[in-house]
Amino acid sequence: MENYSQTVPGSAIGRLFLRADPISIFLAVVVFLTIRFFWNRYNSPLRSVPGPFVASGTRLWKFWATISQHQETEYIKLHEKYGPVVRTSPNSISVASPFAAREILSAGKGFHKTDFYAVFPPPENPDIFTEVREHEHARKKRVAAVPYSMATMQTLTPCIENTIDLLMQKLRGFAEGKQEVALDIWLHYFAFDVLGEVAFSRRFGFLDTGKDVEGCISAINMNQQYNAAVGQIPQLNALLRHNPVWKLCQVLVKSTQPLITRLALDELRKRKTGEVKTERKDLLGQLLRAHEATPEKFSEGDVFAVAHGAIFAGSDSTASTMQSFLHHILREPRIYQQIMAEIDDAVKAGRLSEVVQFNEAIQLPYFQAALKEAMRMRPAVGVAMARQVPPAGADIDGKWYPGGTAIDVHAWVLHRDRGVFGDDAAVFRPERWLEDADRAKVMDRHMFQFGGGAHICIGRNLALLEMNKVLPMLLRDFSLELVHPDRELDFRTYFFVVQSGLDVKIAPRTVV
Ligand code: HEM
Repeated sequence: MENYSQTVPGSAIGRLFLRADPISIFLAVVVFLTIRFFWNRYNSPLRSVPGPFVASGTRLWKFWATISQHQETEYIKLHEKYGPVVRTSPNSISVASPFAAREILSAGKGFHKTDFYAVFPPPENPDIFTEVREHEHARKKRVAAVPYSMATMQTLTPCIENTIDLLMQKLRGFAEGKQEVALDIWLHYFAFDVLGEVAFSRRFGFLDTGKDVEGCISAINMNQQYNAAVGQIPQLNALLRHNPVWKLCQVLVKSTQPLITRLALDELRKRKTGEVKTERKDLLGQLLRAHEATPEKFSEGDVFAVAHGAIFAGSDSTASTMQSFLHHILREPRIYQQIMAEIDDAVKAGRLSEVVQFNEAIQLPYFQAALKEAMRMRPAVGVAMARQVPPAGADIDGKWYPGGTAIDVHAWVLHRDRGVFGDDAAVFRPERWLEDADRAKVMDRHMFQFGGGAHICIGRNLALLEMNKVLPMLLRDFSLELVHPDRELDFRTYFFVVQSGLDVKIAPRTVV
């Protein structure tokens, strides 16, 4: 945790305050902040670590990089300019080495989450992602691991398939009318509705209405941006979200709870009152059963927090990954044609069912390579994962750092490491995964799109299941062409990388 308690001797400043006129107060503040800045910069074991000047004395550089909505690009530029280890704030460094990152994220090494995560709501009832007390996190994750396992997720395929069916119907409508489609938006709606089905057996209605119902997705994005930016200076949260005036405004302005929370509470109530049977095999049902089996280990509050938190952690992330994949393959005809040839061959050989199964999709090596490459180039989490050095200190990338030093590991930086991914690491090239099996294993071990160690993404099975069903079906059943092949996707990092501009011409397609 960063140490903000360092103060400077202030008798001179005190005397200025005693004069109490506005100019003296202003001067006193300037003097205080300047001394504090240089104190932070030099009175630190990190003083010899290179980095932006502003970052050495305040957390403002990190805050600015995050509110710029392009923290990922700022971190990449930072490492290009200053090298593999960079000071990003008075008490934090960013490391570019995937080997070091693997060590830092590994379970049992004692690098715990920083107070960055404590800003993410709800503070009174943290879910698996927002829980910063490691023992509490481990308790919750142990129980939730079964409902989130691949075996359980496989039993939820009907929920995913219902939603795929609806997406396909909508797209068929556009394809028959030969319309252009903002595919980024439909994938976003799809990812949210899948989570509604998987978590609560209820769709939120994004696909049905073709709308961001109640502005729910936009509100989540704004919230995520707040969390990611204020998380860089968590003390600000007390002045902002936890400020009583802010809270009062929230109560006065918003008469209703957000759609997702409302729906989650409603489902929980129905299951408790017996209006809906808890035997339902959705995530909420599984978590409720876990609670009933061991209420002392997993409270009802945990059930709600974990099921509700899944929507926030799992929707934008999966949508972003699917958008990146499609954009990358559609803008390179060579890659698109190769994927299509692989899918068509599989269809002709009877290796792809009408509703594509996970086990079938993972037998498409080029498709798999392209999906992995999309997650390498554009990991869906666009901000650094933040951990702190254990109290005894640790050696990182050949240098010793004292306990409490905060470490940023940024997947966008790590995935561009040339030593691991090759000299063309900055290029989207699926072939890199197919050229040399040993090399591919090393690359795989150093991918961080799902984080790592004790905090590895618990929803990755669901995300992979969902993507491996819907993407091959989309490609098989529709011919897709970018409306603006030369345009980059417009992307912004709130916490997840939120993308727009995946406009496609869509037409029906049959494999003969
Ligand atoms: C392609 C889709 C996804 C990506 C790229 C992704 C990425 C990540 C990453 C990078 C982390 C670690 C964050 C950190 O340590 O700061 C994480 C954690 C987490 N993810 Fe995902 N995620 C995805 C889908 C999902 C889904 C579908 C769910 C739930 C249904 C989910 C739930 C979670 C939870 C609860 C955590 C916290 C885990 C912990 O701290 O133990 N994610 N995810």
